[in-house]
Amino acid sequence: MVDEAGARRRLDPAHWDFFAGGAGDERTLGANVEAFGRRRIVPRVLRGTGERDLRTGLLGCELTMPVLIAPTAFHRLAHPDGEVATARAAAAAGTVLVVSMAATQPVGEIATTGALLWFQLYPQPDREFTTTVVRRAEAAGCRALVVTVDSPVFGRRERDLRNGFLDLPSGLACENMRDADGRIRDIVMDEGLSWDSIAWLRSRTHLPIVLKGVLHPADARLAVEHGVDALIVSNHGGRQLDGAIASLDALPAVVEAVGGRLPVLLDGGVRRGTDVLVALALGATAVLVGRPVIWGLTTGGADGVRSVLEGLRTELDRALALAGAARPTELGADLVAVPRG
Ligand SMILES: Cc1cc2nc3c(=O)[nH]c(=O)nc-3n(C[C@H](O)[C@H](O)[C@H](O)COP(=O)(O)O)c2cc1C
Ligand SMILES: CC(C)CC(=O)C(=O)O
Repeated sequence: MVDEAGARRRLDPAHWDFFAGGAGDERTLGANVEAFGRRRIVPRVLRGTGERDLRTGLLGCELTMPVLIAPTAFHRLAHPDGEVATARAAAAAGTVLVVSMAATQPVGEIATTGALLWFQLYPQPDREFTTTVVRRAEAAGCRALVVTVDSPVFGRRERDLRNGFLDLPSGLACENMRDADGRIRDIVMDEGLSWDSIAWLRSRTHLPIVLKGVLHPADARLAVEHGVDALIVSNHGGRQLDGAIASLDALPAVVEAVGGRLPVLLDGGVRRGTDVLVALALGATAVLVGRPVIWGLTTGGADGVRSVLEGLRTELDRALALAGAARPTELGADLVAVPRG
C-alpha cells in the first residue's frame, strides 16, 4: 500500500532525508509511531453493524472519511506534478488537502482540481504580506486556514544540515509567497507569534481558523477562549521540538480540555487504518497523514496518493467492522487499552 522503500530508491538522498527526517535525535519522530504501537484495541462483538459509514463533516466540509492530507512542503521535489497531483487524489478520494504555505505550485492552480482545500499559514512578521497570502487562499476557494503554531523558530533538522539541504533547487519555488510585486519571499518563522496574532488573523478573515501544533491542554482551553474553530494535536511530525510528547499521547488531555466545544484532529505517526481507529476512539474527529502521502506521490503521482488514501479507507472500514462499530462516532476510549509490562 505505502511503498516507502520505493520512494527512497527514487528520491535524491538529500530529498529523502528532508521528507523522512525529524529534529535532533528524532526521538519524537519515532515516538509518534511507537505510541500507536503501544495501544491495543478491545473490540466489541455481536453488534450487527452491517454497512459502515465513514463520512465525516468538518468545518462545513463533507468528507468521505475521517482522513485528511497534512500540509507538507515541496511536492514538486517528490514528483513533477507536485501539489496538483496530490489535490487530484484528494478530490478523487473525497477528502481535504491542506495546502502547505511552502507548496511549489500556486494555490489557485491547485484549486482547479476541484479538491476541497484548506490553506496552511505560517503568519509572517509582515502582516500586510500575511494578508496578501490569506487573500490568495480565499480567492482560490480554500475553506479554512490552518495556522501552524509550533514553529516560532525552525526545528534543528540535522540530516538537512549534514546534507547542506537549505533551499529548493533552481526552477522550484514557494509559489504562494509572491508579494504584490510578484517577488517570491522567503518563509520566516515568527518568534513573536502569540494569541494576539491569532486575534489579529480572526479580525482579517471569515474563514474558519484551525490551530496546528497544540499539545498542552492549557493551550487547548485558550484556543477555545480565542474563538478558534478547530485544533490539530501535532508535533509537526517530529520536525520541530525533539523530545516533545507523541501526538497520540497528548490527545486525551487535549480532548478533555476542549470538552466537545471544538473538533480535535491529530497528526503524527498515522500509518494504518487501525491507527485511525485508535485516534478516533481516543477522541479525535479526524486524522491527517503526512509522509505516507509523500511516498505515494513519489512512486505514483496522483495515482500513488490515491492508493495510499484508499488503502487507509479500506483498512479503517475493516477495523471498524472488526471492532463492532458502524461509524466513527460510535468509537469510545473504552476500545483502547495500554497493556502493562
Ligand atoms: C516533508 C514534510 C514537510 C512538512 N511541511 C509542513 C509545512 O509546510 N507546514 C506545516 O504546518 N507542517 C508541515 N509538516 C508537518 C505535517 O503537516 C504533519 O504535522 C506531519 O507530517 C505529520 O506526521 P506524519 O508525517 O508522521 O504523518 C511537514 C512534514 C513533512 C514530513
Ligand atoms: C520548509 C518548511 C517551510 C516546511 C517544513 O519542512 C516543515 O514545516 O516541516
